Amino acid sequence: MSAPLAVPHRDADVLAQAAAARLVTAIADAQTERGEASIVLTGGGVGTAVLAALGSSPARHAVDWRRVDVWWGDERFLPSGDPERNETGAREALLDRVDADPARVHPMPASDGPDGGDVDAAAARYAAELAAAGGGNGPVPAFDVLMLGVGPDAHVASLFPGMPQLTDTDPVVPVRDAPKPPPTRISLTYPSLRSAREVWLLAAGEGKADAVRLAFAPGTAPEKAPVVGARGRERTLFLLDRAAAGDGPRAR
Ligand SMILES: O=C1O[C@H](COP(=O)(O)O)[C@@H](O)[C@H](O)[C@H]1O
Repeated sequence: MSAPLAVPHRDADVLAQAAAARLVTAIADAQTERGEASIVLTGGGVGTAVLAALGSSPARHAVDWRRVDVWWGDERFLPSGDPERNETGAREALLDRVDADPARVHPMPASDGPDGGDVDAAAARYAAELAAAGGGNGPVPAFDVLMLGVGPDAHVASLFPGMPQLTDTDPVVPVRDAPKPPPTRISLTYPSLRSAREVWLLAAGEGKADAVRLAFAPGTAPEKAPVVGARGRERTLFLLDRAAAGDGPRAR
């Protein structure tokens, strides 16, 4: 696992633009090296702003979207098209504006999907889809870039402080009673997050400064601040604005 590095930006808008540029470059590099790219999206304020920045930039045409697999790190278990679903925001901000191959866009199941309101079955279905894409090389494919928003409580994906999913080793888990609405969700677990080459943690605003401080404080337990457990195999970046960076996080 890689040690985290902090990359502060002047403000949230510059952060979104810079992360969008980083994302399109990472996709282009992956396609050059391996012929295709695999990315994992997040919801949340900054996560969606990054996708919107890319979706409205001419740079989005620099990659072949037909050769990009798109996954999600977590999802709110709501009906398809619900504005609170991370998928809905990602489609509006980016995926509807590029030539993505529908067969390579892999949203987590919705509560009106094939399993109805059965969140356990829905999580199992996503795990099976990931395993199939992994082609026998592991429970999940080798993600190139996995983005995660960071909550004010230091949660990432739908892994919340003190919740049992933090120690779960299944690749995908159902979440009930999440402290942030909606209570029912689906999330990748640490082993899946850590299988990514690069993990990018996105945070903007003063409200995230405590979470970022905890993330770089030696000895912080993942049970207290789940963000500390999200690490990339090759690189872990905290993409921050100045307000979230607080008095300046250091490499841990
Ligand atoms: O509920 C969620 O929250 C986080 C962070 O959201 P933010 O608006 O505080 O940035 C998000 O990353 C996650 O995907 C989402 O389901």
